[in-house]
Amino acid sequence: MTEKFMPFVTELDFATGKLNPEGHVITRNLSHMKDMYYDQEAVRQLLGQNPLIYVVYNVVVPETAAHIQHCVTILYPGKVGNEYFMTKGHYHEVLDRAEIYFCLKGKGQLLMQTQDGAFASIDMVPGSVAYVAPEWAHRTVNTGDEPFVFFAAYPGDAGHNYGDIETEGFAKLSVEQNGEAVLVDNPRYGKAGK
Ligand SMILES: O=P(O)(O)OC[C@H]1O[C@H](O)[C@H](O)[C@@H](O)[C@@H]1O
Repeated sequence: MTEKFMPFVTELDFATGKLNPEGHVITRNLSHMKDMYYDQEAVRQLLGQNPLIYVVYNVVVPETAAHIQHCVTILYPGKVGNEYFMTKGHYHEVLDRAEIYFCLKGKGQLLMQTQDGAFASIDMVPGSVAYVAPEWAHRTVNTGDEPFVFFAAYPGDAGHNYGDIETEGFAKLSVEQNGEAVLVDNPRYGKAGK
């Protein structure tokens, strides 16, 4: 008989967003994504402090279509210039793989776009369950003043493709204007390698 993959449980601490066991932990400071923010002068000024932007606790399961990857992201509050702290954002390497986000704490935006130029955004508050449909790149932004914590689940074989997002970002930037979070056109979008 082939050996079975055994069911298991991970505990999620609602107060902190941490998983126990922590699993595979990804930590991203400003230095890991310094080219992704629009205001490069603000980046230079902040790099001395090199703030922690987000931490992802990933439950470790095989990276195959049969499994469901799941993780919790803690995205800290803050801004680079007037642009809110955000995740890098990515397409799935296997493009037609969807994802579900469930907001546990704080507030933020989920920005999404497709390779043929469509753009969408969803406001996330505790209880929001967002569906990232297949083929949509996704990035989250913390528009509040406390950690924005969300759970995500997606097919095990999805993978991460940062592609053009690494150099030109998303179609819109999420920025603070007069105390409000607004989306403005990203001047760098559509320019990579062209
Ligand atoms: O990989 P990033 O774009 O930096 O996003 C950070 C994380 O965000 C979500 O939680 C995804 O489900 C993870 O797969 C991803 O690692």
